[in-house]
Amino acid sequence: MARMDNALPDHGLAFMKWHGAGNDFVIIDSRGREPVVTEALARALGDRNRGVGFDQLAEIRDSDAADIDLDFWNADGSRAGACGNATRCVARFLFDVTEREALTIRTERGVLDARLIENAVHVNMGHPQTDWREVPLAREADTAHLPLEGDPVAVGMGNPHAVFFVDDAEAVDVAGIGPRVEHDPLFPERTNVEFAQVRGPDEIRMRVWERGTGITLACGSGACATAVAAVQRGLTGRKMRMEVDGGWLALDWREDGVWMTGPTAHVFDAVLTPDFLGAI
Ligand SMILES: N[C@H](CCC[C@H](N)C(=O)O)C(=O)O
Repeated sequence: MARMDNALPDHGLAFMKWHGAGNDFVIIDSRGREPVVTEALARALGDRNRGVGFDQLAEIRDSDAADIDLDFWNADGSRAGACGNATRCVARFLFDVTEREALTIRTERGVLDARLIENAVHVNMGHPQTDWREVPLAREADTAHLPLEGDPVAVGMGNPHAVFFVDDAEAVDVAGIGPRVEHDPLFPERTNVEFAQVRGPDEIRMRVWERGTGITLACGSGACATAVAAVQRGLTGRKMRMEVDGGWLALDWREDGVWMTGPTAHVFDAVLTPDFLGAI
């Protein structure tokens, strides 16, 4: 497949900036070479003052099991097992530079399908995990009703999520509650935190606190987890629109997994200088 000019670190390191419904990504295309992203690089690049800033960093790699492999890092340098909006952006990039209309993308949680249908990118984010060991939780608990104030639902989408249903999403103190839930001992790997207001059987308003990053304008795996939680609670049907701070996502929990679609934007391409890379 065609790729951008992925210059090597000695000469600077090329990257792309993409947005997926306001979720903010740096994407590095490492096909045809050894992977370059380290925890230190992710942390330096993720710092909006020292580096570039992003919600997640995604590195595209050659794959022996799918069209590409894809790895994700949070702004604090930690790894994320899933990132739905970055997966959509990477799929859009690959659809744009190839003639293809279907791709397979291997992430930490397995091989995901991406399709181009009427110029919209659809990604199957896979089956949700509802067993407490898989989320994971630190001890046995009912994932449909976690023993925490606010009665959240725990859902794994390759990464952990705690979904709170609220009357008014705008009124929630996301910056106050989010980090407390992220670090609750019930979540041994910490958790992403969603606040969902059901507006009708096919519409939800959702705000998010992301593990390792903080408040973001959207979270694709969080949108999938929220849809699953809403269906489990009998609050919506399996197909819905979700308004996040950065726009709208569409979710459809089908037999073969949770499908998601929504907007993507290629914002700019740039190169990290050898000076920046040398100082990491
Ligand atoms: N923005 C991402 C999710 C990031 C989740 C990450 N914060 C984690 O540690 O799991 C998405 O679109 O799915």
